[in-house]
Amino acid sequence: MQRIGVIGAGAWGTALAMAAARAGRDVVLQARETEVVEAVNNRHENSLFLPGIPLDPAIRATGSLSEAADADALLLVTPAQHLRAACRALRSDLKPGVPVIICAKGIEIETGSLMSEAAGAELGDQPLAVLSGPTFAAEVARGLPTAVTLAIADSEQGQALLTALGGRTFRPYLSDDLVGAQVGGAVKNVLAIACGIVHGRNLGDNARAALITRGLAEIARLGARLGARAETLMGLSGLGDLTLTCSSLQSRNMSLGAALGQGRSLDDVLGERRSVAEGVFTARAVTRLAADKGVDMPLCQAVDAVLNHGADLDDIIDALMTRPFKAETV
Ligand SMILES: NC(=O)c1ccc[n+]([C@@H]2O[C@H](COP(=O)([O-])OP(=O)(O)OC[C@H]3O[C@@H](n4cnc5c(N)ncnc54)[C@H](O)[C@@H]3O)[C@@H](O)[C@H]2O)c1
Ligand SMILES: O=P(O)(O)OC[C@H](O)CO
Repeated sequence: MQRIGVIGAGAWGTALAMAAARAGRDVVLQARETEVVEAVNNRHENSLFLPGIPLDPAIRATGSLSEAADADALLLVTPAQHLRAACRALRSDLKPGVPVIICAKGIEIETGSLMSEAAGAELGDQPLAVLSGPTFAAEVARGLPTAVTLAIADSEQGQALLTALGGRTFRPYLSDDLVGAQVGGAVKNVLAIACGIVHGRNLGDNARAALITRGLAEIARLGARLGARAETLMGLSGLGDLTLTCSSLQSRNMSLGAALGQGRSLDDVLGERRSVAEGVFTARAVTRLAADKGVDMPLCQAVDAVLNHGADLDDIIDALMTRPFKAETV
């Protein structure tokens, strides 16, 4: 696996291109924005999505999907709600047997599908993998130590991917639980918005710890219903990512929540950002999915009510805290 294609040159696609380049691979990075193609190729910087971080000059950017798809492995790094369309656009360019690694975190609003379900529906027999974990893009791009889960059914292909992408500062752990590797990464973005609200409203560290813990119970309930293994949810892609994203204002989701907690409106906050805050979409998607599957997820539901249904923040917090007392079970 010498040639790696990366679809999507936001912060995360660019950081993963750096990880692959550090591992000695030839990397082609596909960007939608011509200014990103120009900046990566000529100035070795993604000035739009990852400004101020020098990129390996060997990374080649292109606007062409088929050029990037001409690879031994393909990383799919679009925002979650655009992943299906990217798969559709790529379908005719993919060589049979080339693994497609899903790096987006989210649940599709239209269908309630996990990313692997959306990609599988569009790509048929193409082997799919999931890469997820506690990973701020800027830290990976800078070469700070990071560990992730890489889930794939075929262990031989998995081993090849570990070698192709892993290195001294980027350590992938192999799993065969694709569902488990996606549930934590999707739901933690919703919970990070809740933790941001707690931060912005000065509700204290106790409340944040309670949110993380009871949020993990929601992840565990949904994961069990979708067929995830409990140990995956306790790993890097579950507890690991939940802890990271709920503890740092580096997180776009947590910082968005903090702004809401301070009284700003969602439209206002989104209006001044170019980057994606997946939790805004996943809140809606996961609330519907949980209702469909009969899974109790009051924290995610509360975030959805605030973001997407105009609920009053203080009323929602009060409603959560005054629910009937219960046993501490998952
Ligand atoms: N940034 C991180 O630290 C990080 C880490 C791990 C996972 N992720 C996940 O990676 C995915 C991509 O996030 P990011 O941080 O690279 O994005 P970003 O916020 O840095 O950039 C936005 C991306 O969305 C793309 N985009 C905008 N409109 C689009 C459209 N209509 N169709 C297709 N693409 C469109 C842009 O081209 C750009 O690549 C998300 O699911 C995110 O949760 C991000
Ligand atoms: O900045 P966020 O909130 O999108 O989080 C980025 C990564 O998913 C953290 O693992």
